[in-house]
Amino acid sequence: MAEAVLALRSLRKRFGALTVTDDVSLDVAPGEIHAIIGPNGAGKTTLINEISGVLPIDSGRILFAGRDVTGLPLHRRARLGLARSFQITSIIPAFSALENTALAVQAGDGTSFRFFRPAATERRLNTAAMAALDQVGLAHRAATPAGAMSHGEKRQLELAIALATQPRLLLLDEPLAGAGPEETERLVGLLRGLRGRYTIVLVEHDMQAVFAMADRISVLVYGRLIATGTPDRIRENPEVRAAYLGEDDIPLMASC
Ligand SMILES: Nc1ncnc2c1ncn2[C@@H]1O[C@H](COP(=O)(O)OP(=O)(O)OP(=O)(O)O)[C@@H](O)[C@H]1O
Repeated sequence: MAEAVLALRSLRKRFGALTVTDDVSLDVAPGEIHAIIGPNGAGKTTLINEISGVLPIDSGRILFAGRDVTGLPLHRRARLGLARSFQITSIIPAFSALENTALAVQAGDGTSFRFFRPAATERRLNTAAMAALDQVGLAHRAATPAGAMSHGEKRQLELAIALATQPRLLLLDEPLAGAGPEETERLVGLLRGLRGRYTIVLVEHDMQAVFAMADRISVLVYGRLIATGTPDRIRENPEVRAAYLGEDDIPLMASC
């Protein structure tokens, strides 16, 4: 495997008596879509929070783009290219899709927010924002106020906002949550299209979608990583199947 973009080494975290991250080690390769799955309460969101820097770990190391970022706060990790897609709440409804995305480009630049920008800056920001919108299939909606968009389009816009910062790694927590079947299909197609160009780590409950789009899947159970591998390998792993026993997900996994 090429040098990992993200390497987790023996991460541990407890909430009181509860071990939520139990000796988790994982390498994420450049350009892969890496899904983290696991039953409810397995510690998936906690792990994403640890990677992005929202939550401190008790012990272990987090290496990102060859640097030890374990002790770095969220904004420092973000500056190194670790982007987390924020929920729709971070979208400004009165701003157009283009304006929302241009703001993210500007934030990624490290330049401070200004209402009035020089024309050349404006052009540069808008060009980069249009490119990000185009990547998520929203170029034709650039002038539409975000508040007037459908739920699925807002999800696409969120993704454009995250991509606008040119991240080295994109963390997505349940990118398909709340999306209907058609929107899900569109978003899965979109994420698949980003494969190879972006490195993505995502947590998602929709097993069918995960098995359709992930290059590799890691399975977390009670904070412990029980398996990492290609969708085919994960599907046939007895320990994984046992962990999902009694849940609706198992027939889905078998039929994928
Ligand atoms: N701040 C906290 N303090 C105490 N316990 C917490 C805290 N955050 C999460 N937990 C507990 O840690 C465990 C893991 O939670 P987490 O949300 O990471 O799981 P998850 O796999 O993302 O779950 P789900 O699939 O239901 O979203 C759960 O038992 C949860 O109740």
